[in-house]
Amino acid sequence: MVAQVIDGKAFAAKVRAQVADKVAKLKEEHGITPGLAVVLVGEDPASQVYVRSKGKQTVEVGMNSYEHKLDAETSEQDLLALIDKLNNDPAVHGILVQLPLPKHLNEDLVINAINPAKDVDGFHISNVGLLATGQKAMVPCTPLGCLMMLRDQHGSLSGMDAVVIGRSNIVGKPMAQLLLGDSCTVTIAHSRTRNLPDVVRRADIVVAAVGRPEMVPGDWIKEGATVIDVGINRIERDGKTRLVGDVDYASAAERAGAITPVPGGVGPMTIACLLANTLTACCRANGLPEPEGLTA
Ligand SMILES: Nc1nc2c(c(=O)[nH]1)N[C@@H](CN(C=O)c1ccc(C(=O)N[C@@H](CCC(=O)O)C(=O)O)cc1)CN2
Repeated sequence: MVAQVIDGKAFAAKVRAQVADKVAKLKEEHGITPGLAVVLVGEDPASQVYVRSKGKQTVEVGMNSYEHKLDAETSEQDLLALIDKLNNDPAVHGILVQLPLPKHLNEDLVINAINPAKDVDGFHISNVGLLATGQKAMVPCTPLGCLMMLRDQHGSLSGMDAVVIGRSNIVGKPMAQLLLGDSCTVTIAHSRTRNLPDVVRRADIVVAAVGRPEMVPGDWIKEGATVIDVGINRIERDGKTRLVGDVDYASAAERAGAITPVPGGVGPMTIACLLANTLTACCRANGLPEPEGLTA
């Protein structure tokens, strides 16, 4: 079997077009423009690129973008003061603090200072709890993007066997909650999982989110399974820097029914879902119906 390639770039463009359409209606019918504030602390080169893309795409869908770039030495107190200001700014519907933060800042403390209703990353402990208990939450962008692609591929996911490899708070755990919410039978696998190849071979859906280049070989993949590769790993090969996922794409594509590439798979969906979450937060803040098809 040769796998269908799930084009995340094209999918993300469709999501952004849907968001732009709904933002235009919000402005026209209610005079409201959603606003997203992104906070970057320090000069991490990858983070700078992601924050720039977020600002550009926010403006492209018709939303207001507020960028706050702070020194690497910014104190926790100053960062918390900025978050407090954004929490109380009615023009700001979504707040995102780009991760990772410099080592001297306590990530949990900072994230939990964001008003949960504006926490468009879905990382605040209240949103984590709401998602885990099946209540209306802000849902982390990368897992939301994966869920959208899986629903598009299969329609209903009910009863499917899903394995999530990786147990991070940002991807693995929320991904498992979302799949459970769609009535999958879910296994969370990790570095201590026994017989990992056999666990993965049982799965109709494999989500790989471990951050280890090409760790999942094709012979772990059940014939016809859908493979979602969340990994973005920079490696040196043949004297060149290349981006690879957590799945060995070439061998997995020979067995999978469908697979996301790296780059151009899950990655672009992360920012598209951030825009979708900002729109959702804005609708909720104004007591308006949530945008259909853009939430979990
Ligand atoms: N506060 C947050 N911080 C971070 C998040 C997040 O969701 N919230 N996720 C990542 C970084 N990230 C967005 O912030 C992100 C990562 C990757 C991509 C993407 O489109 N990747 C491309 C490849 C890009 C490249 O060449 O490097 C792809 O996969 O095709 C978008 C956003 C950590 N921090």
